[in-house]
Amino acid sequence: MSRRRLVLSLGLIVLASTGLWALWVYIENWLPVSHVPYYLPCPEIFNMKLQYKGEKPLPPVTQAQYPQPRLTQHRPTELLTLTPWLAPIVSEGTFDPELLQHIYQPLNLSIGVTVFAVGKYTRFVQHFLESAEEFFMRGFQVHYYVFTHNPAAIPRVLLGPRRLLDIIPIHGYTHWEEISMRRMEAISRHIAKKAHQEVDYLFCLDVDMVFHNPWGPETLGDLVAAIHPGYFTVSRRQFPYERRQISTAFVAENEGDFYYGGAVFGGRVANVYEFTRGCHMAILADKANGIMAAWQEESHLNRRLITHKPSKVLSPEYLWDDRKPVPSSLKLIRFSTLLKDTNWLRS
Ligand SMILES: CC(=O)N[C@H]1[C@@H](OP(=O)(O)OP(=O)(O)OC[C@H]2O[C@@H](n3ccc(=O)[nH]c3=O)[C@H](O)[C@@H]2O)O[C@H](CO)[C@H](O)[C@@H]1O
Ligand SMILES: [Mn+2]
Repeated sequence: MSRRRLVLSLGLIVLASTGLWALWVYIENWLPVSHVPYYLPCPEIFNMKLQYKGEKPLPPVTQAQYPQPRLTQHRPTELLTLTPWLAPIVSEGTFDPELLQHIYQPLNLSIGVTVFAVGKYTRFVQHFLESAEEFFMRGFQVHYYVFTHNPAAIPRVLLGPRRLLDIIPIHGYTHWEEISMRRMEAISRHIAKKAHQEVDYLFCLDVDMVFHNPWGPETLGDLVAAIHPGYFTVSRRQFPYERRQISTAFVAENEGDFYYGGAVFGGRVANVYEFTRGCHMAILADKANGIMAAWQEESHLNRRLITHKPSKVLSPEYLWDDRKPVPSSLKLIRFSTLLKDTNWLRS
């Protein structure tokens, strides 16, 4: 009798625990599931908003005593790839174009280009734009800004998809030096008025030039300058800087990194704004003192780039001169000055 009871109570216990287990499984299915492992001590770190101290802009560089970096420092056939302040020097072989395209394409960037065509220089626009359509920032949204005294003289060039062109009427000065120098003023004004809302990056280029090979996202940076084709093998003492102390573009004998060309500079639109505004102010100060720098705005650009170092430097592949034989250190020419009759053009 007591054995039967024992079996019965055991059976009841088994039945009850099976029922309880089934009930638990059923309830558990309805409970909210947490995928965060229980051993993560504080999942709230994912929601924390950090108050950083804020970015500190670099102060202007005033240290004058350091050795000159030389582009062909190691071997005449191999270009330097980093400046002493650790900015990359871009040339063929230092980057992977496909990888960079892959990284930058999804950002949907808009790249601006300013170009000036005053007087007889309107004749260069067609060739400039056609070659830019073939080689400049392919696959990106590009916004050309053509500044001219004569909008009717600007040819209609067929542009690819996502490529725009604005013609900006400007005052045509009579002296070529004034036309060239006033670019700093016109660019900064146009950035303030419009371009800062339209483009992420802006390149400011000479119009008497042509693209021969791809110019892509490898050139994008905060502040970008190109090494002048005429002075990359010489000592800084021989750079054609402004040497008169009365000019705001004055550069002492022991100063200078590379001699940069006035025909190519650029960067993030905010940086280009500060840069062109700074150069324009220095040009105005010289004017007030009745002086014009040796190479006009190029002298001011070079002065400013000594204290405000470019974050990226383009090798002379990006600013060549068709009159020069191509040295073995340059594997290809991407952008080059056309042969031109300067006296006739500026007359
Ligand atoms: C090799 C050489 O000598 N280079 C100097 C020369 O460059 P460049 O001979 O390259 O100057 P440039 O005649 O191309 O003038 C610069 C740019 O200003 C525009 N423009 C100029 C004149 C004009 O009547 N209409 C017009 O639209 C145009 O976009 C042109 O590309 O002059 C520059 C500006 O001062 C710099 O000093 C350069 O170092
Ligand atoms: Mn030029």
